[in-house]
Amino acid sequence: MIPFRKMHGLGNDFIVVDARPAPLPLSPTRIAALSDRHRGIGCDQFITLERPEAGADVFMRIHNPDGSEAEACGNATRCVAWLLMAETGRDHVVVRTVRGDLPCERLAGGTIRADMGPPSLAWQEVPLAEAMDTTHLPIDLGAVADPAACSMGNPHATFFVETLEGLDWQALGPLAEHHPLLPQRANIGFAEVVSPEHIRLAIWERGAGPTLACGSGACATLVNAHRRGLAGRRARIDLPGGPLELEWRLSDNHVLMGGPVATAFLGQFDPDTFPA
Ligand SMILES: N[C@H](CCC[C@H](N)C(=O)O)C(=O)O
Repeated sequence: MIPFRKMHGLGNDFIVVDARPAPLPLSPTRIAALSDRHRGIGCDQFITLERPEAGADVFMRIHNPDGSEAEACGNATRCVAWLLMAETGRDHVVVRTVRGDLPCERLAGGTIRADMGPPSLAWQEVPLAEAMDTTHLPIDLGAVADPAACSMGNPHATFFVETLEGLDWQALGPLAEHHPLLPQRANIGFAEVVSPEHIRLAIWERGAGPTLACGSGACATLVNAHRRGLAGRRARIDLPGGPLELEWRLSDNHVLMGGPVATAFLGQFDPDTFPA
C-alpha cells in the first residue's frame, strides 16, 4: 500500500505521495487512473515528492490528471512547502521543480507564500508557434479575443473580459487550450479587472479542465494585466475557491503568491488496483 495525503489550496486539490524513501511504481497511466474522481482518489494535480540534490528541501514532480507532466503548480508548491515546514519546524523552505528552485515562507496568520520566480515573456519561452508580441495574441473565439501570454515555467494565456457573469468560459477554455498558436497547449485564464488592485479570475487548466484555483495562473494574470496597463504590481486575485495575494516584485522581477493551504485527509492505495 502507498500512503498519500490529500491537500488543497483554495480547493485546487492534490494527491501528494512521498517517493523520497524509495521510488514508487507510478506511470502516467496509473497517475491518470488515481486522479480520476469517480474510479480513483481524484485530484487536480498529482504530486510526487522526491529526494533533491543539494540546495533544496525537496524535489516536487507535478502531473495533471490526464497523465501529462506540468512544469509549475503554484498551489501545490505552497502545500508542499507547508508539509516541509511541518517536518522541519522552519518558516522558510525551498521547493525544487523541473524549472528551478522556489523559496517559500510562512507569513503571519499561516499564509504560505511562494516565490514563483520571474515570468518569461518571450514568444519562444511561452511557447508560441511563431514570433509575435506576447501581450496581444491573434486568437479570436468570438465571445473572447486578444489574450496575452506568458510562462511561469508553464504556459498561460489570459483573456481580459468585461465581466465573468454569464461567460461560458468552460466551453471557451478547451478551444484556447488546444489553439494551434499554443504548441504545448496552455492554461487559460479569464480575467475581469475590478480595479488595478483587484481581479476576478476563472481558470481552465491544461490537462485538468476547470479548477477552483490556479496559483501559477494567478501569477500569469497579474503579469499580463500589468503589461496591458490594467493592474499595478500588487493585486488580490479572487478565484472560484477564494483569494490569492499577488505581487510582481520590481526589485528582482519575481512573482510572489500567497494564500492558505489545507490537508483534507490521509489515506493509502494499492497501486496494483490501477493500470500500470
Ligand atoms: N494548479 C496549478 C497549475 C497547474 C498547471 C497545469 N495544469 C499545467 O499543465 O501547466 C497551480 O496552482 O499553479
